[in-house]
Amino acid sequence: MGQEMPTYLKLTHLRSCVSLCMEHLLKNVEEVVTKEEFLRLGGGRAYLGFEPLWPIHVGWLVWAYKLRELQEAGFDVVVLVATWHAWINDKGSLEELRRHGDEVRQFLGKVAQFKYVYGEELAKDPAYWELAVRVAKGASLARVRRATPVMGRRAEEVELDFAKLLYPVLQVADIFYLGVDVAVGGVDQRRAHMLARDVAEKLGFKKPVALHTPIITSLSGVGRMEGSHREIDEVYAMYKMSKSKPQSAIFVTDPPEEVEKKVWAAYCPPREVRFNPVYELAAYLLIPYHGPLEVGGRRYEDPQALANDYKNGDVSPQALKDAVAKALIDMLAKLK
Ligand SMILES: N[C@@H](Cc1ccc(O)cc1)C(=O)O
Repeated sequence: MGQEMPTYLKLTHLRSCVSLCMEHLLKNVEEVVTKEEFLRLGGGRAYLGFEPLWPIHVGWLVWAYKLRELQEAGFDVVVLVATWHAWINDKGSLEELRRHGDEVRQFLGKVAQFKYVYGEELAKDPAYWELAVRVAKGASLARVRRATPVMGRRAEEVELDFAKLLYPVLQVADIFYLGVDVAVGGVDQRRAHMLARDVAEKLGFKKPVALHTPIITSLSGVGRMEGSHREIDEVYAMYKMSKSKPQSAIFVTDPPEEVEKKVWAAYCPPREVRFNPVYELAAYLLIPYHGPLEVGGRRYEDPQALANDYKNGDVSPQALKDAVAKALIDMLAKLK
């Protein structure tokens, strides 16, 4: 017979290239449910939704770059500008929120060209509401309650209008409506995504893989950790950088002096990397998406090496803050 096929064309070889690439996409990911399902996918539609509020803080860049990687790997990335969800969460009028969405979208255009869909487009399609009712029928009230975030508090703990309970139902309907294969979000989206997976199974819809990016802790830290009895995703939700707590966040619009001031004032306990926002900026954002970080004369290409040196005291909080402030200012300047 003819010549042996070159190795790089062999199907098995191609398969292992694809799975290598898929493995790479799991770097800087807090969790994936499930890894096997994700590796089996090899492509498809990935989506993320956000409540539009401009300006955004740098924590959003962590998922924006992950979406860019997914897109580069061949995924069809759709970003939902969740105007209705934000409205339900009392973030402003629909018109205001749409304008915020346009601003965010314009900014994200500097990271990558994603496809966008606005909440209104979904809401005007009767098929969307049909899906929403099916989802509501497929989920127990207790489960929906548990998946309802209200400013980081449990739905059981606060007075709320009924639309707030629709929020997770609509988020799940978004996933089915958009035909999502991979639902991307911070770890704080875990409950909505797990609900989507369970409802998908029950109703026979496509079951999305959940891909969760790490969350950057508030610059003011976690205080007395009043939520230590809570589940970890709730703790993340309570102590994340957030627009509603301006002192907790560095905004992409902050001028260099402001970034510097905020980093220097930030909570950064020595030898502790857990819930340390300065370390997290280095580990989840700067090293993965800006490049190696120079700290006190050493170059870190791997967040784990930095974590080790920080934990044993070889890297001081001052050295870390200095390096993070410089790199972050540089990263933001490139996104101007
Ligand atoms: N729940 C997300 C926003 C969101 C809304 C709708 C979705 O389909 C997805 C995500 C947040 O807290 O920011």
